[in-house]
Amino acid sequence: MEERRAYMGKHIQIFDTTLRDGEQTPGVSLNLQEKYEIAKQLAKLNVDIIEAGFPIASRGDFEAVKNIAKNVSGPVIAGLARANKQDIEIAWEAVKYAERPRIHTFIATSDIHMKYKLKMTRDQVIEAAVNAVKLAKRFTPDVEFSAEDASRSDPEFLYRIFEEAIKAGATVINVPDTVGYAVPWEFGRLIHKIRENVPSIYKAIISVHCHDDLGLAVANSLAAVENGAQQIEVAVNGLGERAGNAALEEIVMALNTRSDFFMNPTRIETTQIYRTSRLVSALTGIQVPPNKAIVGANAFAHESGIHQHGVLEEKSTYEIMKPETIGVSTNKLVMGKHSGRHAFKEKLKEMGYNLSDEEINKVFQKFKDLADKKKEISEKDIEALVEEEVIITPETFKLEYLQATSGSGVVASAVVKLNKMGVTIEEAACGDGPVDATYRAIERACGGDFKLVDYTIKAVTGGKDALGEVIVRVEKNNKIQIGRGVSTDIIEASAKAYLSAINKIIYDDNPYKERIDAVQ
Ligand SMILES: CC(=O)SCCNC(=O)CCNC(=O)[C@H](O)C(C)(C)COP(=O)(O)OP(=O)(O)OC[C@H]1O[C@@H](n2cnc3c(N)ncnc32)[C@H](O)[C@@H]1OP(=O)(O)O
Ligand SMILES: CC(C)C(=O)C(=O)O
Repeated sequence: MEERRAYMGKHIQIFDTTLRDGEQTPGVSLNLQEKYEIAKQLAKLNVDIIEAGFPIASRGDFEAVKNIAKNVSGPVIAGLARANKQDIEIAWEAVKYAERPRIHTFIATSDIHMKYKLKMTRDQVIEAAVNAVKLAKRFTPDVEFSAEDASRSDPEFLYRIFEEAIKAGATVINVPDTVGYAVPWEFGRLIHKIRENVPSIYKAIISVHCHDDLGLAVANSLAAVENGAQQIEVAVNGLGERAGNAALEEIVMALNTRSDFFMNPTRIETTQIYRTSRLVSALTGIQVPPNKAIVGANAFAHESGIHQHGVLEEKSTYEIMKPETIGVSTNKLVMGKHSGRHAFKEKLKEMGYNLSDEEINKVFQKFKDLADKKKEISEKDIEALVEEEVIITPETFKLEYLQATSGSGVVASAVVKLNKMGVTIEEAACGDGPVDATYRAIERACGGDFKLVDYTIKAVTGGKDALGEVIVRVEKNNKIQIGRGVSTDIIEASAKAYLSAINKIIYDDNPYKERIDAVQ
């Protein structure tokens, strides 16, 4: 209790690493535009820090971080760098455009990592850390130092390196549980001991970065908060290397819901949580499991009679959070074929979307098309339409026409017409089912060597007339892109998803893409 009182009133900083560690999720690769869309949404969510990427990793990552630093205001924009000159200089070149740039430099401190990976002695690691922090400090006052694999490091060595890093100018000291090995009591104690044994710790903020290998990332982060950590590194939907990072939504809602226990609030605009989760899922292609805490489809669903009875009498019997708090609206304003532009605009506003008139018009048109096919349009349908319209991928090929036929004892066939910058290309193919036939016809029309590596389909809502959402992964020359398509017709949704991935591949291969991005 004494511990907690000491930190009362200070807000917990949310450091979002969806665009860096989150992108390390196997199978995830985001392009410049997608990273920008996510960063803008993270700014609406009001995270304190966006770790926008690892600029040395690739030209694409460098450009994406630079673009976010230039165009996203509000949060601190951080770039990751190993403890060496080139990484730090390049990270600075990318983040320097931000209102408040941060360089985040790291080096491993566990004996295992130092001996086998870095092949450096303890003294050499301290020297590299100090030099890195000093160099970063020449560029920006905001420097974070991470001791990779801290939870498996010798604590005495950890105290020493943290003290040296703070003396060199680090303003944030990050304690990663890199391999998700710690358990909450142990991790909380480690944070407590760091506060006790690092004499200059009062000059820096203690941060934690927990991985979920044992399913303890959130519990460990909260144990750290209990012991004085003031910054938590998280990723939306718990994305990240291997089993992922502490999930932003779980950390924020644990601190928010149990504010009687955790006295430090966050500055997160919780009503943007659900939308952020949807956007990240749509762009990364990583679906949120239905039973996922906070943002899963079942998170606020009550299936059994006793629970339903309780909730009908008094919601708090079985609900510890209100769905509206995370931006899931329970408003029953029915939208359908006869709804007009005003009501639609109002609905979008009520759902928390802040779209331009041009975007509203585009989504309204799609809404009307859908209303012709579907009696009642739910908020989930509207979400799917907004995501499709607002997430822009430069389109080389547009679907103009599709006809697919199939049946038992019949060879499936498909005819597609694609529009390539004003020119119509028509192709037909047979296949093993209508989706396969459609994909073969599309491949012929696009003329590329594309390989479908993954295909998933789900219904956005229930019912026969539900929108189907298809997510595909398509590979060309060892590069994978994710495509997404929605339609009441699942063959059309499949075609749209395939084409969106192909368009991204073509865009990614385009030597002039930086100019295209600059114009957009
Ligand atoms: C715990 C984390 O999540 S850390 C972030 C991990 N993320 C990534 O690795 C994604 C991006 N990575 C990449 O694109 C590449 O690994 C790069 C560009 C960073 C480096 O690529 P390469 O130069 O080909 O090196 P490679 O990845 O094979 O090996 C890493 C090198 O960095 C060194 N290294 C690793 N961490 C650090 C560090 N924190 N500080 C200094 N050097 C380091 C390794 O010892 C190794 O050095 P060596 O080449 O002299 O043997
Ligand atoms: C770079 C550091 C913070 C990291 O990602 C880890 O240790 O997991």
